[in-house]
Amino acid sequence: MTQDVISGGQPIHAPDNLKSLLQEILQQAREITDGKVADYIPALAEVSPECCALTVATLDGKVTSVGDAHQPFSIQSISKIFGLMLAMERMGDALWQRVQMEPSGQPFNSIVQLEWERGIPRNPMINAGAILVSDVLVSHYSASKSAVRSMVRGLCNRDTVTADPRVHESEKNHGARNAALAYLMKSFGNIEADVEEVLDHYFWQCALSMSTEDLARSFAFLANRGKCPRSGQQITSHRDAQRINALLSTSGMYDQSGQFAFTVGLPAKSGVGGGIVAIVPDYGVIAAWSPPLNAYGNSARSMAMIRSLANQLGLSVY
Ligand SMILES: NC(=O)CC[C@H](N)C(=O)O
Repeated sequence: MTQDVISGGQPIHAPDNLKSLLQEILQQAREITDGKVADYIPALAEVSPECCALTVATLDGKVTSVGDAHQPFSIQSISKIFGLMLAMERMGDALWQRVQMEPSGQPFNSIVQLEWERGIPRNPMINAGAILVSDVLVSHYSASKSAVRSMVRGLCNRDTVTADPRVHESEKNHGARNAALAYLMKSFGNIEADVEEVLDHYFWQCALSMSTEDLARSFAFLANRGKCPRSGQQITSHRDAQRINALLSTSGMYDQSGQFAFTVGLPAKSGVGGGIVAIVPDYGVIAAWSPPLNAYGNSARSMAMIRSLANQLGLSVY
């Protein structure tokens, strides 16, 4: 028995035995031994490479999980979506004068392109772009971290979500490259607030700790034309949800975004904590986590799990 749902006009078969399919995919992913856990800060290097989780949250409210799906982990660059949502709301179209919407084709923390392009980051999904977005938040909110925290807690319906203070501190202590990006943008006049304050916000949001279940619930609005399916609240406009999904499709997986679009075909965002969220418009969200990363900084097992599930259920948006 299968239940038909509609995505982009195409019926998708959501199997009743989703849990056993996820279990099978998780087992296969555990056999992948490629990749290396992020070790640029001790707090990330200590996470077990064995951790593995897969969650699917569908728009009818069902959440199906296997593996370590309740264990919070460092969401890192997945937080770039949260920052962007608030910056889009605050600045409207003026935001796109200060950050572009083009794929970078470069590693997430690359500096070279930023100088060529006179301090205007390629997109909000690479570090330079997210630091620019952090500047917008620090400049527009008296308490930018509280604004992000309360939005995230509301989205995932868990009021204990917080940033890990140890990760936050060590990001600051090992943040020379991100500081270089921020100061370079400041030198071009594209950062308004105090650089240290901007970096503090950026590192703090990277240190948010969430599980795959939290993430799958949080981003359901992106699959539902901007509306949270649980609360019925319009989180972003339909147009902004489409725009965020477009940015995730072209830039969410850094310089592997093309390959991800080709082999999976879903808007997605990864973080160096090993998490990946993928949006299936009009269907739901897939969230995966396993710490070992490939050379692009994307989790090898999380990519494999999402690819396998999307291929088996025919979930590509293309
Ligand atoms: N890709 C990522 O998750 C990068 C986040 C990391 N904290 C950094 O700034 O380098």
